[in-house]
Amino acid sequence: MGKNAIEVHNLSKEYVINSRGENWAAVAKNIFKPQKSVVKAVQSLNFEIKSGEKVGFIGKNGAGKTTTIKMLTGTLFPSSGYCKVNGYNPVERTNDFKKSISVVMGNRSQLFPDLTPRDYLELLQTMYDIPESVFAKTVANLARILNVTEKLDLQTRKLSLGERMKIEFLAGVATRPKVLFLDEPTIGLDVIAKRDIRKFLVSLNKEENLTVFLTSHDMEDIASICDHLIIVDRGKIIWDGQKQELLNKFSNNKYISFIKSESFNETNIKAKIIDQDDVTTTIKVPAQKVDHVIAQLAQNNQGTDYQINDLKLEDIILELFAEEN
Ligand SMILES: Nc1ncnc2c1ncn2[C@@H]1O[C@H](COP(=O)(O)OP(=O)(O)OP(=O)(O)O)[C@@H](O)[C@H]1O
Repeated sequence: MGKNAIEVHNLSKEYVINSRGENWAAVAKNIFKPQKSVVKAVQSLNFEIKSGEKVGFIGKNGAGKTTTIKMLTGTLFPSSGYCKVNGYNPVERTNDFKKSISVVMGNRSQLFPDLTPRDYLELLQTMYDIPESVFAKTVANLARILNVTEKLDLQTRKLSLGERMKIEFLAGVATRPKVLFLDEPTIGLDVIAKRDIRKFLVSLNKEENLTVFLTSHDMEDIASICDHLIIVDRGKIIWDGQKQELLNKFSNNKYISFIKSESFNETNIKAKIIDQDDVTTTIKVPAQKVDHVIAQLAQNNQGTDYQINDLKLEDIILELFAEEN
């Protein structure tokens, strides 16, 4: 820890799109006189990430996460503002910059389907000019940890999704990047593959001080990997801080879930209802009032089978979005 791996200053990205028009007449008119509209995908972001941090970059669909990653990795020009990654300006795409980062995207493979993973890795070794013996040792070690040693010589198209993702990870870190960008890396994977990849990332971060910048809709990914969270909503940051700080901020509240009785009446519930279906209700109450609230609900014959739960990271993030709206 210490120096900044990533610095982002007033970073914005607007996409200009041609409006199609709502009916045929409008579409025809647009052919001759195109109507433009602007999507403000990322709006004046400012944040810093220290070297060796594991950052969760969280937001709903369309919040601007991929757009931000593309600007940080130099594949997209900002509309205004700038960023620095490992001290480089990404848009200059210098070789030193490219060697200092890796990107793994869950929905886009960087492997060649007809090559074996080993062929692809050899290609990387040549491109990155890494001594053969050093690279072979790194690959053997990473393949062992990820449990894919036997898969290195199979044609990539014959691998399962989970095996292919593990190879993507292996290739991503075998070149020894300082910052690893991950966009939805565990999408579609089973629980065991997810667990292996999470453990792998955490141990690599510890051993090599690798900075991890992760976007994921899977809150288990975020909870088990990240220590620093940046939460975005409609292109703007709504939270930037340590995960523990966020958990502490909401630790004064508990959720009580119960099965509704026949005499259940919503107007009798003197707490915020968080979730409800035909059978159960979940309410949020201050931690020190839990016993009192349950006693009252029971006395008024509102429900049975009371369960008390802490707010999970996912609940807290949903609350943050609700506050924002
Ligand atoms: N090439 C593009 N042209 C026009 N608009 C775009 C383009 N790429 C993204 N957008 C728009 O910019 C906004 C942010 O998109 P972005 O892909 O960055 O979101 P995201 O947070 O990664 O979403 P998701 O979680 O669904 O992947 C969205 O409104 C999207 O429709």
